[in-house]
Amino acid sequence: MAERRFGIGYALAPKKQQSFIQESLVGLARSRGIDLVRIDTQRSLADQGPFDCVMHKLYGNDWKRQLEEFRVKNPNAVIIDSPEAIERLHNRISMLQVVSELKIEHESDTFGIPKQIVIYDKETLFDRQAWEGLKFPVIAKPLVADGSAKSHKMALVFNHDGLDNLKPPIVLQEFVNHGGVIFKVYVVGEHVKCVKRKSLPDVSEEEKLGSLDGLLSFSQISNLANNERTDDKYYKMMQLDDTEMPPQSFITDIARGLRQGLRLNLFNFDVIRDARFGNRYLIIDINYFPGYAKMPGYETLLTDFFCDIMQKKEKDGAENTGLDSYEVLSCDDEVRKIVSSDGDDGGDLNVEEENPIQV
Ligand SMILES: Nc1ncnc2c1ncn2[C@@H]1O[C@H](COP(=O)(O)OP(=O)(O)OP(=O)(O)O)[C@@H](O)[C@H]1O
Ligand SMILES: O=P(O)(O)O[C@H]1[C@H](OP(=O)(O)O)[C@@H](OP(=O)(O)O)[C@@H](O)[C@@H](O)[C@@H]1OP(=O)(O)O
Ligand SMILES: [Mg+2]
Ligand SMILES: [Mg+2]
Repeated sequence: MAERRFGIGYALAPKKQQSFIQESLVGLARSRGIDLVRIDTQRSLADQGPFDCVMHKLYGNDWKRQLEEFRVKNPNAVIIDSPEAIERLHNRISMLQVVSELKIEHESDTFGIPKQIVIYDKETLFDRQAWEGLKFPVIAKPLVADGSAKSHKMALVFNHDGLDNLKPPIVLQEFVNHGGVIFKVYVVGEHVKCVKRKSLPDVSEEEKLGSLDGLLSFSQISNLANNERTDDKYYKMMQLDDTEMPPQSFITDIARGLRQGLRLNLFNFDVIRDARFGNRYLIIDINYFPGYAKMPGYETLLTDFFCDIMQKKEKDGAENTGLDSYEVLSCDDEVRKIVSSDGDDGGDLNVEEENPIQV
């Protein structure tokens, strides 16, 4: 009997496709029975396939309609992930609400989000009352996080003078000193991997008192490549550090809680460790379908995940239960304990260090 193969269609923006769809990933997936097939975004999705699964990162109502049409026509296909669930990450307030709803107990460590307020107009920006409980310095972030270059434009604001340049709607988030290192936790279904990246350096008490300009603008600080370090200000902002990783089981528990709460399979979240406490972690950002190719061994992790979907679909099909079209694979399902090709148990947290910016 011919081997049962599994077709996954992917719909990605050109830049994303270029970084994510590497031959190393396509080849490994193929060797394990999975064919990755590009979806032509110029044609109707419902006319393409057949696909056992559709994986996507595209925006807009037209794309949502296409997915819905496809879902109706292919009720047994799995869509990774639901557009409504993804949209929750497009607003920096709703994005972090799920963190506050998580209930995770850990012996020595705690987690949360930084103090923040949302500002919709200039009037409120200069209204001291709105600011109650929030102290400078703050990071001003666009409220919308829709993947546009604009949505990544941030400013570190040291004092009231810095507020003049801000354009609401924005979120003002307390800047928390964290030793200049950020932890990026990549989630791929039930697989979790944490890496270290350079972040903004701590702000000293002297700087807090206003010796700097009122405001410092930056964008995608943890994403800069060496050849992008052209601005002197960025050099000053960076510092090297041998930071200890957060406890693996703690991070895995948060990742799994977020995955269930968000009903998403493909995302990463940024975590900083509050320098004032040492055992307090703050989640500051969650991104849908992040740059997985930057993660060492991404091919294995992603292929393991594809196999998880395939096995789940086969198993549920055999039991005649069907699959939800928008599937979040259950965390405790034994089927997913696949041992990856390098001998690692794909279900465990892998911790690796990574410093794309060397100063
Ligand atoms: N509350 C905070 N305290 C200290 N540093 C912060 C805080 N919020 C953000 N940062 C720093 O600013 C950077 C950018 O913030 P954030 O991750 O929210 O932006 P983003 O544009 O959504 O990033 P990404 O490229 O990960 O999507 C973080 O990686 C971190 O270095
Ligand atoms: O998906 P895009 O290509 O646009 O970019 C995403 C980028 O991945 P890339 O490495 O592929 O650029 C991610 O980087 P890491 O967190 O993994 O470092 C992160 O910056 C996301 O916020 C971006 O998504 P957006 O917020 O812009 O939708
Ligand atoms: Mg971020
Ligand atoms: Mg982000």
